Formats: sequence, structure tokens, C-alpha cells
Amino acid sequence: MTRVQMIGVGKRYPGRGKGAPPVVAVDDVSIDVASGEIHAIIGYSGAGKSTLLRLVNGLERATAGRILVGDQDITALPESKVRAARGGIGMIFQQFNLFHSKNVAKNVEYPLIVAGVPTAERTRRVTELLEFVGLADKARAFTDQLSGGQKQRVGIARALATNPGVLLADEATSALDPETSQEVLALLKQVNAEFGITIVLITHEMEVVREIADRVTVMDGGRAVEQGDVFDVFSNPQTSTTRRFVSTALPSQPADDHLEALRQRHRGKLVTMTFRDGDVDQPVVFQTLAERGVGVSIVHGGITDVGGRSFGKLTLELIGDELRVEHAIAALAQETDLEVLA
Ligand SMILES: Nc1ncnc2c1ncn2[C@@H]1O[C@H](COP(=O)(O)OP(=O)(O)OP(=O)(O)O)[C@@H](O)[C@H]1O
Repeated sequence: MTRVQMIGVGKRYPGRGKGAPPVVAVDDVSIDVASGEIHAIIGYSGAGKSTLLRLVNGLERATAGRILVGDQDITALPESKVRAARGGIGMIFQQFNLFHSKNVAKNVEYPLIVAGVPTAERTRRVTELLEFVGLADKARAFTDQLSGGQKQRVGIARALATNPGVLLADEATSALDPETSQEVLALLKQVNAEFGITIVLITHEMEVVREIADRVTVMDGGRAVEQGDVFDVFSNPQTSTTRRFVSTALPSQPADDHLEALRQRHRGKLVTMTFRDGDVDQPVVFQTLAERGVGVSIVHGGITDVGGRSFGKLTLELIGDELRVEHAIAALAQETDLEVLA
């Protein structure tokens, strides 16, 4: 069980070219990842996610702040000790980074050779790992004979070889089709649940965060602009960056152009209601409308699962006499999070 603490972490690269200002890739980022947690770091390209992850496993050195992995201060370790520390930190990559000249078993065995594990123990461990990731029958296959999902399974087996307390995942599912992504995410969940391995993953896909993470940090321009429990951040985003991400993965209000199209087809009053974790009693909503003689059709949105809790936005068309509709809206506004679409 390993906690990962990033405290005021910064990374500046020297500017390219004479007199060019330095590039601040990571700026004063603090993230406290509890042991056994799955923490997602999300951001657009250039936000600083990959740089931050490379600082955590010591591939690059921070220029400010401290990074603790368990009780080891990665930022204070001399270069000669960083490699050994990396044995406790597994990493998987978008492009898998496997050795094409080695078969599957040899790929998984490689970190064990580097760690000086005796042959018999290596063989036992490789067999165990390949069974765990469901590739026992592919031990002798070469990596170019594998599908993307299978390659990432090999990557996961290799990352787990030295029994790390932390697994870092760099866009681990971005190169995979949706179904294969789901399978790999399910395997990561299993890694976390069965071995208690802390997972820090970076992604630009909100769907990945929704699927797997306990907590999330949103990065923008090198900074952590929002952070918290996935449900809280998703259901009540505070920054425009987070709102843009949320709209890609969750039922949202119709965008302006879509709203225009909806209006062509629906002449009644359009309202959007937000449902957070069963806070609204849906039968009561429909009963309130019926009692006031207001008809309703659902024109957009849905309810989905976020971190094991329900969240949704439904856009409704309210149909009927104008005054009745106004009264119904006033009644519902008392009980629910309701917005009338102008
Ligand atoms: N070695 C480097 N030298 C100079 N600048 C760099 C270096 N590595 C990254 N940067 C800059 O740091 C910023 C953050 O890059 P980083 O790759 O960490 O972002 P990211 O969020 O991971 O994006 P992506 O998903 O596209 O990799 C960018 O402006 C990038 O150009």
C-alpha cells in the first residue's frame, strides 16, 4: 500500500533558442493520492500531465517541490538511487513500449532480470503474471502477433513484475478501440482491488475517469485547476475546462446549435433538470406536472453512473396552457435543480 504525495511540484524547461523564456510545464501542483486509490489526472494536450508523471517515477527531475512515493522522497534521491526506486513504481504506456525482438514471456521477465531475481523465481513469476492477465497461451508469441489489447496486457504484466506499490498509466487506453479499452480498464480495476496497488493515470478522456477513478485532478496550463472526488467534480464542475470535459462524458444540456434544432421540433417550454445521486424523486416530478395538467416529453439527456452514484440531466418539453406551465415550473424549482432554457 503506497501513498503518493506531490507537494508544490514544478518543472521548468530551458527555453528553446537564445533568449527564449523557460517553458513552465508543471506549475505548483499538489496532489495527495491515498494508498489504494485510483487517481486520474485529466487535461488537454500540453497541460503538463506526461511531464508530471515522468517526475513521479524519476525519469525527469522536478525543479520545484517534493514528490513522496511511500516514504521515499523521489525528488531528494541521487540519480544513482532513482533506478532502484523505480522498481517500486510500475508504468504502462499508450504505445505499450514492448520489446519487439523478445517474446511475451521475455518482455515480462525483463524487469525481473534487471532486479537480479534468480531464474527459477523469474519463471514462476512470469507464469503467474501471464495467467493473471489472461495471456498464458501467448507466452511464446512475439508482440507483433498480438492485438492492441493483448499488448497492453503484456505491458501491465511487465509493470507488475517487481510487485510495485504504485502503477502509473500514461494514456493506457488511448490507442485502443472502445471495447478493448473497457477490458483494459477492467483489468486495471482488478489490479487495484486484488493487490491494493495505487494507480495514477493520465488521460484526455473523461470516459476513462468516469469508468475507473476514485478521485480526479484537472490540469490546465501546467496547473491543477480542480480536484476532488470524481462524483463531486463531475456533478458540479467549477472551471470551464472541467465543464468542457464533463460535457464529453455525461448527459448535458443541449448545446446552442442543438437547442435551435430542438426548438424547431418542440414548441413547448424547454427546461433542463439535474439529477444528482437520487436527490430528486422522479415520480414526484411527473406527478407534479400531471396534477397541474402539464404534458411532458423528454427531448434530450439521460441518467448515468459516476463513481457508483447516479447523475443525469434531462431536458423536458413542457406542454400546455402557459399559466399552468409557469406554475408547474415554480413548483418544481422548489424541489429540484431546474433551468429554463431561454
Ligand atoms: N523536454 C521538453 N523540453 C521543453 N518543453 C517541454 C519538454 N517536454 C514537455 N515540454 C512542454 O511542456 C508542456 C507540457 O507538456 P506535456 O507533454 O507534459 O503535456 P501533456 O498534458 O502530457 O500533453 P500530451 O498529452 O500532448 O503529451 C508543453 O508546453 C510542452 O511543449
